Amino acid sequence: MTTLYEERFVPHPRDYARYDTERLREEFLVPVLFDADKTRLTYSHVDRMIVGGVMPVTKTIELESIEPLKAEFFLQRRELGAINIGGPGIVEVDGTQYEIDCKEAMYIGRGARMVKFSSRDSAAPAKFYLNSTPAHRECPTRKVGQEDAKVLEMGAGETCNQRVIRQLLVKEVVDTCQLQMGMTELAPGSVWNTMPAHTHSRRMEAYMYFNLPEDQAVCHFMGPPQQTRLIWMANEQAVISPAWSLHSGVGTSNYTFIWGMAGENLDYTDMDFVQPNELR
Ligand SMILES: O=C[C@H](O)[C@@H](O)CC(=O)C(=O)O
Ligand SMILES: [Zn+2]
Repeated sequence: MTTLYEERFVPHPRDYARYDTERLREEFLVPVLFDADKTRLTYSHVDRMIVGGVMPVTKTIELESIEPLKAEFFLQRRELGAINIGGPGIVEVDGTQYEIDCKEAMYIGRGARMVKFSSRDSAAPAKFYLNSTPAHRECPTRKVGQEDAKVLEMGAGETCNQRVIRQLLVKEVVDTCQLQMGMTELAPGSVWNTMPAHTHSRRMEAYMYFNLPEDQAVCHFMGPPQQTRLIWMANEQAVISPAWSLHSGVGTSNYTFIWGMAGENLDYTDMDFVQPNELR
C-alpha cells in the first residue's frame, strides 16, 4: 500500500474543554505528513477536509481513492490543492504534466481521474502538501505559481509578527468550489502568526508549519477565544482547526506555514477578530 489514511471525527467545544494533552493531540494534530514513496491522508469530518502529504522519492505516486470516500477515483466528488514544500516536482493530471517547484501550487478540479506525483531528483524529493474538500462542480485544473499569488504584508517587528501572506488558491486567483489555500512566511525575528487572532465560524481551517529548524517548535493555540489550549508542534506537522476554534501560533524561531480553509464562503476577509488582551 502506498496510501495510509486515518479518519477523525468532529469534537464538540464543550467536550474539548475537558481533553488532556494526549487527547488534544489525538483529535487535532496531524503528526506525520511526509513518508518516502507514500501518500499519507487524514480524513477529518470537520467540513470533510482531507489533509495529507505525498513524498515521491524513487517512484511516481498515484493519488488513490480511500475506502471512506466510496468513490471510483479520489476526485470523483472532490477538489484538491497541492503545494510543494520540497525539491522540484511534477504533477500529472490526466496526461498533462505541470512542473511544480518549491512553494508553487496546483489546483486540481473535480473529475480528474488520474493524478500522479513525482520528483525531479530523488536526492531532493518534492513534498506535496495536500488539502482536499468536497466539490459541487468542476473547476479548471491549473498551476498557481508564486507570481500569481495575491500578496499581503502584515504585522510589524515591534509586535514580533511581521509576515508576508501569499494567497495562492483564493477566488481572486483561481476558481474553486470551497477550498482556499495560501502560505504565510514570518520575517526573521518575528514569531507570532495570526495575531490578533480570529475565528470564522463560516469556515474551518488547517495549518501546516514548515521551514522550522528541527530543534525548534511552534506553540499552536486553539479553542474558543475565552477558553484556549495549546499544542506544541514540530516541523512539517499540521493541525485541524474546527469552525469554533481560533488558530494562532508562536515559534521559538521564525517559520513558514500553509493554511487551507473550507466551508460556507470564499471570503478570506470574513473574520471575527479577537484582540490579545481579550484572550483567556
Ligand atoms: O483565515 C486566514 C488564516 O487564518 C491565515 O491566512 C492567517 C495568516 O496566515 C496570518 O495571519 O498569518
Ligand atoms: Zn483563519
